Amino acid sequence: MTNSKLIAYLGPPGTYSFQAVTQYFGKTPAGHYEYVPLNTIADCFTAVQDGTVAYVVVPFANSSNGPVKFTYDLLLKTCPRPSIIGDTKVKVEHYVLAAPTTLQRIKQSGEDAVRTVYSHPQVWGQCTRYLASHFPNAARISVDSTAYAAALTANEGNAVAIASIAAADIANVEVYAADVQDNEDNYTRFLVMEQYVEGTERTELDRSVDRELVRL
Ligand SMILES: O=C(O)C(=O)C[C@]1(C(=O)O)C=C[C@@H](O)C=C1
Repeated sequence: MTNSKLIAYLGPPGTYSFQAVTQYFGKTPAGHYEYVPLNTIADCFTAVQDGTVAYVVVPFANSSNGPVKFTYDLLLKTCPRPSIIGDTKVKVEHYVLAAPTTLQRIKQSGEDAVRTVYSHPQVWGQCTRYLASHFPNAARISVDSTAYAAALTANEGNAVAIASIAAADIANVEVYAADVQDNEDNYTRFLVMEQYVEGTERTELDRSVDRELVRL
């Protein structure tokens, strides 16, 4: 049975998915709903499909680097596919975040002091120019979300994360650089989904998403 009081998103708080969920449902959701952060996009699909949550919000496509591969794959292989009941576009402004000790090291020895850059895999293709000119030799480590990336840098002395400004506050790390995305107009479109109920007719939005999946 569906737990009608939970709305899931890719957490922890501070992700762009969190921005999307609050943009769509409000800072505090109406009707005693609660937000629940999940660790991966796959977890979001499982939770809505098995009825653990009423709704999920997942990233679908980005204006700079196109489809969010995890979501496309899951939309294609989840059977029955959840119903898409809405969508919302979030302006994605990326920041370079780091612990104060890392910033100190950069000040002393330059940007070569940064050995690792953490972020969500979808982000690399949105910040190609900045990464190539500032951290060409650092290892890029892909993790489950940008906010998790920010949290990882808190206890490291030579790592930065690419994440949102909200993630900086939550992870208690500092901003090294702002607006590092290639395009000023960088947007990600998110889908709002609920469990598919056998026999219900697919909406026009549902069908338009299917057409986009087929186009790939
Ligand atoms: O890691 C996050 O903050 C997410 O919400 C995921 C995600 C994505 O998968 O596209 C969402 C928006 C941005 O394009 C980058 C990352």
